[in-house]
Amino acid sequence: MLEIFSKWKANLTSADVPDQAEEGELPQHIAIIMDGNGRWAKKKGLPRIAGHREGMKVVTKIVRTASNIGIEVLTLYAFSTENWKRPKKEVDYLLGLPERYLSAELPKLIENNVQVRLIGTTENLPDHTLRAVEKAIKDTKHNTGMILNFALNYGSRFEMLEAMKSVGRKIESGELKADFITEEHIQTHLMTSKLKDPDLLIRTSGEIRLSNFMLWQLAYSEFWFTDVLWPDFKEQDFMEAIAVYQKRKRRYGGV
Ligand SMILES: CCc1cc(N2CCCCCC2)n2ncc(-c3ccc(F)cc3)c2n1
Repeated sequence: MLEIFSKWKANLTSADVPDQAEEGELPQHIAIIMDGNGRWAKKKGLPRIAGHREGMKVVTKIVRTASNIGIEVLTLYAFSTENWKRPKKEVDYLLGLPERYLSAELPKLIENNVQVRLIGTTENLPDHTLRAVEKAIKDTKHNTGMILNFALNYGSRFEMLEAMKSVGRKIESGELKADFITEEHIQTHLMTSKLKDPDLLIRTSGEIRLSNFMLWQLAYSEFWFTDVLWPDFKEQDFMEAIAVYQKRKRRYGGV
């Protein structure tokens, strides 16, 4: 896969990508907090939903790039449990985006052997959203390429609380003893139980916080923050984040 990355890099001028771009291992799992869509719209004097619409086009580009260079898992924070507090009109628009994205992209995802997955709670999600996502999960479940994991109606504290309740029930039933609980017991009860933890977290728009996203899973991840607003995020920005990750890994690899 690295040669794909090298070929991609070869097409750019040396000024485009730091020359350490092809050394060091690729991150296997990249998670992205796709922030700045409302601000992008406001800057252009457009309604917030115009930022979300533009942001979805960037999802298409970054998914394709990640799949092409061999990223194993790409997790995208699409809708948090906190997003329900937004105006109803905006929430309704947001919850229409999965079907809008999938109706355009699912055939290409299937063609590229991408497997669609979801983390989050299906509670309160409208049927039309659920139907679209469940179809994509079903239609791609046998694909063996990149895992495209959407965090939809997801909140990390809710996820961890549910995991702890499950472990607590096993203690109550006598299946588990509290003193023998390991990190693995918790991990296997999280929504991400079948995924490796993210190697790299990218957050756009200049915010430096996790916003209740994968708090357990990001314990040892590299973080890369950029002021670029998600709708302005380019393939180049994505590759720069990966190149910086590789440089960090190469340095730590030498320790
Ligand atoms: C449910 C809110 C939402 C918002 C959203 N935005 C708006 C906010 C962030 C920027 C990207 C565009 N996207 N983009 C793709 C999806 C999507 C989700 C699940 C799925 F299976 C397929 C696609 C999406 N979902």
